Amino acid sequence: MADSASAPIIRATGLTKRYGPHAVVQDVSFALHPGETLVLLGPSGCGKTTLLRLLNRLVEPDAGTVEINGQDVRRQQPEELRRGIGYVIQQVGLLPHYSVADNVAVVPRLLGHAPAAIEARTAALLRRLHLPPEQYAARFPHELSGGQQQRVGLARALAADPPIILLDEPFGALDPVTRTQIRRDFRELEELRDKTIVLVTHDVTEAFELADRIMLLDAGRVQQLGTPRELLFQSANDFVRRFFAAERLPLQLRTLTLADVQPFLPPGSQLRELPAKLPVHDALEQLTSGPKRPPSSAGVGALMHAFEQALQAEPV
Ligand SMILES: Nc1ncnc2c1ncn2[C@@H]1O[C@H](COP(=O)(O)OP(=O)(O)OP(=O)(O)O)[C@@H](O)[C@H]1O
Repeated sequence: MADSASAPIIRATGLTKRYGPHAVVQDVSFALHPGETLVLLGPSGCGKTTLLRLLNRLVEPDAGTVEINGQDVRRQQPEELRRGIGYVIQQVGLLPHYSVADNVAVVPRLLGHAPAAIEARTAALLRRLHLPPEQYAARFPHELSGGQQQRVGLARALAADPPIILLDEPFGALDPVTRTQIRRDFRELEELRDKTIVLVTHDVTEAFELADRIMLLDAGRVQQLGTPRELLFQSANDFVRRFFAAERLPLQLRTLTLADVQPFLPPGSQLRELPAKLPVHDALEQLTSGPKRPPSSAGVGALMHAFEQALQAEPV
């Protein structure tokens, strides 16, 4: 979670990038506080990847600045800068002739960490990512599934414990079931808890599940920057409204929580016993299939009724 009282860890000001006559990123500014997760969302070609790569100098801007911890990134050597910023891409980019353990250890070795510490950290990370090191550490990337390779990519980005992680469609190549699972693991990963994360996706559900704030882009311009709730219920313009129109109901179910619907629940409802910050979507899942399933299914009707009323109370 973000600590908004602290100084921004990343500040972008007036970032612009042109390729030929086209400005693919246009005058983008934002500030991220330590621990915040920003999701860059938008249609294909809107400039998400370019914006992400401007942050670690894989792309240089035509105008504007990026500051990390108050320091202009142009004052740092790109290689040095990148060692302090984890980077995960959809194509994973594992080194094919390195074992899983050696892939994970690349940056800590460059940084001169002690071999025993590297070994312990690698094993711990693989274990956390459901890749028991006894079984996977010595394998080569081609001996892994796509989802396993993406987990190794994530372990590699976390290995040197950088405070900032940039992720470009990290779950892009996966089937929907694996994608949902890996996303759940990702949310629960302790190693990511204090990180400042910028994640690119074109998947609206993914954005709503993972973001503290979402930046919705179109043709290189910021259409809206805000919390998932603000984008959904206080859309800045028609583009934003249209972008979420097709998935409005599932997004509302993910955005409103039991705390929002509580005033509209019947007195004594068992739903009051569930955590108040649980999204309505997750509460419904628990009512219909979860391990903590209450004895009565009448809860579904009461929950949907309360959800409907809570929606009407939201500003649109
Ligand atoms: N090196 C480059 N040279 C010329 N044009 C480029 C270059 N890199 C990106 N572009 C163009 O810039 C625009 C934005 O590309 P970018 O990859 O940032 O978009 P994106 O939102 O990440 O797209 P996607 O979701 O399809 O990956 C596109 O029109 C792309 O063709």
